[in-house]
Amino acid sequence: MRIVIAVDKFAGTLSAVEAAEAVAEGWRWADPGARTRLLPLSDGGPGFVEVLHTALGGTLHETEATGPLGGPVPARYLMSGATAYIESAQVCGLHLVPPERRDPGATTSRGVGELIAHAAAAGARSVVVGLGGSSSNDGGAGMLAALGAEPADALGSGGAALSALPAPVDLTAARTAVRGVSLIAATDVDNPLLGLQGASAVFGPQKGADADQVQRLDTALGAFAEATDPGGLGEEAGAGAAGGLGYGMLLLGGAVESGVARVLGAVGLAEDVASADLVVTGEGSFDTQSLRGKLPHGVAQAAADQGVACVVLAGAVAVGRREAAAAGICETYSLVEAAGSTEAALNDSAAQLRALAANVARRWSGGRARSADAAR
Ligand SMILES: Nc1ncnc2c1ncn2[C@@H]1O[C@H](COP(=O)(O)OP(=O)(O)OP(=O)(O)O)[C@@H](O)[C@H]1O
Ligand SMILES: O=C(O)[C@H](O)CO
Repeated sequence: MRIVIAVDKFAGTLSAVEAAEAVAEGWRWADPGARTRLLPLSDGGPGFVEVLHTALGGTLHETEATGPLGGPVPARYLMSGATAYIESAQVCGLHLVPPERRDPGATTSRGVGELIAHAAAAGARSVVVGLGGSSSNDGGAGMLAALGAEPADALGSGGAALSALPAPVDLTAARTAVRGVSLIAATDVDNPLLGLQGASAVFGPQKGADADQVQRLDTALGAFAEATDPGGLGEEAGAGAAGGLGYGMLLLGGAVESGVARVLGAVGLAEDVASADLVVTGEGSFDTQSLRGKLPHGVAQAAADQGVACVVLAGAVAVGRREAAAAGICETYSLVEAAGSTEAALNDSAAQLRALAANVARRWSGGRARSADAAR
């Protein structure tokens, strides 16, 4: 049996590489004859640069940029020919902010603008920015400030300040800074900037916002949108990715595309799927957000396109059978359910995932399989 294992990270517990290895080890334990192809992937969020570097080669540029809380953080972007690949989560990612300091009103996307400027100075003619896994909710204002937008201090100090900017927004210098560079936002979700499906309402809570702050942040982004664009760019799919960084890039004349499509194209997933009997995908939390363009959704679509069965192995599953089936997914398997509790699933995740994969292998590969318990 040929299995393609195309997984994202399990945020907080396993990198995509660790998750893919755990699934492969468990699978091969139960079905030693299985041929496994490991594809650790990313949807534009954390891991974007590493995955593309593995797939495309090119040169990694090491640098430093402003992090979400204002201090410096290390960052590396990829140059492949004249195209630079930047991972916004490296400089404004949620993983960079300790839980007790999470405040999406204060975190900034400034570092993303610094990396874009760095890549442009290094000769990039095209800059692809992976969007997802962010701690910020500033509509990309920090990124714009770093590229020269005014009033820089107010734009660069987080989403809350956007409700009362001290001066009109002037984007002239920021647009000049990227003139001649084609900008692409590779987004992990297709949400708009504002409203019920917008950045603040859907992703604010995971960044630390309560219901009141979600309202205030949405109002602040609304004010920012009014001050910057009368044309409705905020309604475009993906404008709400990474706390509205998608919107900021649209303001600079950038285009939005699916981060998953970009990554799957670069690794050539379709070719691997064509010769597979089964595709296994997964991530930490398989939920309704996952169906808005995240990695398992894209992988399942690629499998469905070629009539190959696809299953999801996730830390937690909050998608019903019918929704999963509509997305091309035959079965979903939850680590929490298999382990008996969230705590058990979070502790020693690799061993739990190996055991779950072994169990799934037994179901899918019939009599050739060995006992799953021994895979732990
Ligand atoms: N081993 C695990 N067992 C159970 N749940 C897990 C495990 N690892 C991660 N999770 C859950 O998954 C959540 C993270 O979800 P996921 O990995 O899908 O990333 P995400 O938060 O959606 O980020 P992104 O926007 O970058 O995709 C964690 O907060 C946790 O609740
Ligand atoms: O960063 C975020 O806000 C989410 O991953 C959606 O893009």
